[in-house]
Amino acid sequence: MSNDNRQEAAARPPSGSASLIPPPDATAPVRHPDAPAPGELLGSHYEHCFGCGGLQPHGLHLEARAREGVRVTAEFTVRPAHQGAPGLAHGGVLATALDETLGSLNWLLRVIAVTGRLETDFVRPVPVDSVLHLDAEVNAVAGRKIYCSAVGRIGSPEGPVAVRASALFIEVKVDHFIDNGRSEEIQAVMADPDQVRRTRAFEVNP
Ligand SMILES: CCCCC/C=C\C/C=C\C/C=C\C/C=C\CCCC(=O)SCCNC(=O)CCNC(=O)[C@H](O)C(C)(C)COP(=O)(O)OP(=O)(O)OC[C@H]1O[C@@H](n2cnc3c(N)ncnc32)[C@H](O)[C@@H]1OP(=O)(O)O
Repeated sequence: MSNDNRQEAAARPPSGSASLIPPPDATAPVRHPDAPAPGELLGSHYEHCFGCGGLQPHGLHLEARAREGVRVTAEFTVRPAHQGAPGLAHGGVLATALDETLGSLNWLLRVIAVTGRLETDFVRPVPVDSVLHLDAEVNAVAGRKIYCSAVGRIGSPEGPVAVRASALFIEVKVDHFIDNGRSEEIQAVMADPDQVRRTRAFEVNP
C-alpha cells in the first residue's frame, strides 16, 4: 500500500459491526472516584497475565497508565518473539496488545469485565523493535456492556497509525473466574489475600 493510501485508511472511521455501536440508551462512562490519578501506572491485574503480568516470561509486559477521563495509554515494544512475517509483528499479538490496553480501562470504571467482541483494523505493518503507542478510551456504557476503542501508533504518540480496534466488554462477577478457571490457578490466586481483596473491591463498585 502506498503512503497516501495508508494515510487514507488511517483516517477512515472504524468499520465496526452493529453490535459495537452503543444503543440509544447508552450513557457516557463515569470515572470511578478511586481510579488511579492521571499519569499513574495501573499495575497488573494478574501477575501471570500474558498481556500485563510481570511473572509471565512469554508475555507482552504492557504497562498501562491512567489518563484523564476514562482513557489509558500503554507502550508495547515489538520483540523478535512477536513476529508473524519476517521482521514484522504478528497481527494476533497486536490484537492482544489492543485487547489488554482496552481491558485495563475497566480499572478506571472499577468494574470487572471481559472482552465479548474485539474488531481490529491493521492499517500498516509494525516492524520488530518498534514501539507501539496505544491509546484507549471508553466511549459509552449500557448496563453490563462497555463500548470502547483504541488506536496504536508507531514510534511516538503522534506517529503513524498502525492498528485500531473497537470492542465490547461485558461486566462479570468474580464468580466468572472462579467457575470457569482451572482450579490450580484459582486456588493460587484465592490464597493471595492482596489479589482477592483487589478483585473483590472491583466487584462491589460502590
Ligand atoms: C477471587 C479470585 C479472583 C480471580 C480473578 C483474578 C483476576 C481477575 C481480575 C480482572 C481480570 C479481568 C479481565 C482481564 C483483563 C484483561 C485481559 C484482556 C481481556 C480479555 O481478553 S478477557 C478474555 C476473553 N474473553 C472471554 O473469555 C469472554 C468469554 N465469554 C463469556 O464468558 C460470555 O460470553 C460473556 C461473559 C462475555 C457474556 O455472557 P453472559 O452470559 O454473562 O451474558 P450475555 O450472553 O447475556 O451477554 C450480555 C450482553 O452482552 C451482549 N454480548 C455478549 N457477547 C457479545 C458479543 N460477542 N458480541 C456482541 N454482543 C455480545 C449480549 O448480546 C447481551 O446483550 P443484551 O443485554 O443487550 O441482551
